Amino acid sequence: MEVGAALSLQSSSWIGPEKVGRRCSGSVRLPNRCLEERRAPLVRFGDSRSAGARIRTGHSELKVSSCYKKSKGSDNFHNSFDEALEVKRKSEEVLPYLNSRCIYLVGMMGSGKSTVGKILSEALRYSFFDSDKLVEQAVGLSSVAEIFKEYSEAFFRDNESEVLKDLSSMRRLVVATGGGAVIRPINWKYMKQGITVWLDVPLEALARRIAAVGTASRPLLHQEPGDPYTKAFAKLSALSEERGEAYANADARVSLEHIAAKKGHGDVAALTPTDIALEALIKIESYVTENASVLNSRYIHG
Ligand SMILES: Nc1ncnc2c1ncn2[C@@H]1O[C@H](COP(=O)(O)OP(=O)(O)OP(=O)(O)O)[C@@H](O)[C@H]1O
Ligand SMILES: O=C(O)C1=C[C@@H](O)[C@@H](O)[C@H](O)C1
Repeated sequence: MEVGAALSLQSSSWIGPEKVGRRCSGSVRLPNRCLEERRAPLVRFGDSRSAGARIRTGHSELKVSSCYKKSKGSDNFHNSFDEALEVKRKSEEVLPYLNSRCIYLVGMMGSGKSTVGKILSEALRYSFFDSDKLVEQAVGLSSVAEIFKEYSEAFFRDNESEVLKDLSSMRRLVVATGGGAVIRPINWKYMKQGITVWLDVPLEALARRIAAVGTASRPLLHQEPGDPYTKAFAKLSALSEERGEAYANADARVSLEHIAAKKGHGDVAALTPTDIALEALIKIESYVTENASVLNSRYIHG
């Protein structure tokens, strides 16, 4: 059975916090445990009807947990039953055009890739993956911050590319990518196997969100002294300057400023994750309906 087929048997699901395999990429010095894992067999599947099916690829074993756990949190994302229904309706319209292709969400740290991604995965009955979590699980450390500290940013980036490579052969996934995944051209080759969507959030809103939860889990924002908002804003501005063009490679752009203007809000803070998920579906629909031939020629996995 193909990976995509195994995943398609499952209802919308997410990756649990358990460690589900270890990975190290080829171009870095590997601890012994990682070398052993790289000899793992190509594909092995668990019983996808069970709540904890395991999907084994050449590089990592991905554990997919039951969707029922997830809905506990994501219920809070919807402001109203009507909003949730609208997202569901739009998903049903978009699904036939997607042809089981994956959705890759790109955007700066804190742009809502995980939050919006979970809503999309539930509505589309896709599985949800967070690529940062997969790298943590593959390396065997509990946070990206630890990976940066124990190894290096380059080591993290190599493993991130390997994770994206593995995911690129799968179907029916929503993937929240790491904020810096866009900087390596090879990652675009993998992500372009699916539909890439840029969550474009103003820097002030990003810095506000990140300051609210602290910068400890985000190593690139944690280096400078200062209050969390100011240091997050300063570093995000620099990163955004470097990466602006890279995010714009995405097939679809979801601008929170545009959604807020459309809905008559003065501030993007008034938008709910459901508003953003709905706009993402609208943008995905436009993209897939207008670019059917491009998509067909791009998809190499058949
Ligand atoms: N629309 C929103 N309005 C307000 N807060 C939000 C919104 N979407 C997400 N958040 C909050 O912003 C923070 C970052 O969200 P999330 O983890 O989804 O972003 P991310 O893009 O996956 O981040 P990272 O790439 O750093 O992992 C979380 O605390 C989340 O609750
Ligand atoms: O923007 C970035 O470069 C990063 C974003 C996070 O998601 C992590 O992938 C890591 O902290 C690097």
